[in-house]
Amino acid sequence: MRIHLIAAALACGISVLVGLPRQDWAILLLAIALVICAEMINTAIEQAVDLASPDIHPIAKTAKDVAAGAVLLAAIAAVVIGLILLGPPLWRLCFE
Ligand SMILES: Nc1ncnc2c1ncn2[C@@H]1O[C@H](COP(=O)(O)OP(=O)(O)OP(=O)(O)O)[C@@H](O)[C@H]1O
Repeated sequence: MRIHLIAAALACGISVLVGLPRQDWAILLLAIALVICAEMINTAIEQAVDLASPDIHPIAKTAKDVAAGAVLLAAIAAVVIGLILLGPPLWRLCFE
């Protein structure tokens, strides 16, 4: 969660720097919210699984792995969205 928040703060800082348009801000904030929501749901599932099944169990493993996979998918999507929105203006700012 700490890493996600640092990445989100970095993306917001760059967005301010490059003067990101309003619609792009909305997409960026949705992507950030998606990752944070996925991380919160993952934590909730981990805690619930540990409470319900403290011992090793294949179903507990599946539940935790699927929840962690959801976070990974959301994080990859957020990185791609960040690159699409911030890549070109950042490139112009640095090299043109
Ligand atoms: N009760 C269990 N039974 C079987 N496998 C488990 C169980 N608990 C955890 N595991 C396996 O061990 C891995 C690590 O479990 P852990 O609870 O540390 O989750 P994590 O994804 O590393 O959590 P965190 O987000 O805190 O880093 C899980 O992804 C799962 O594959």
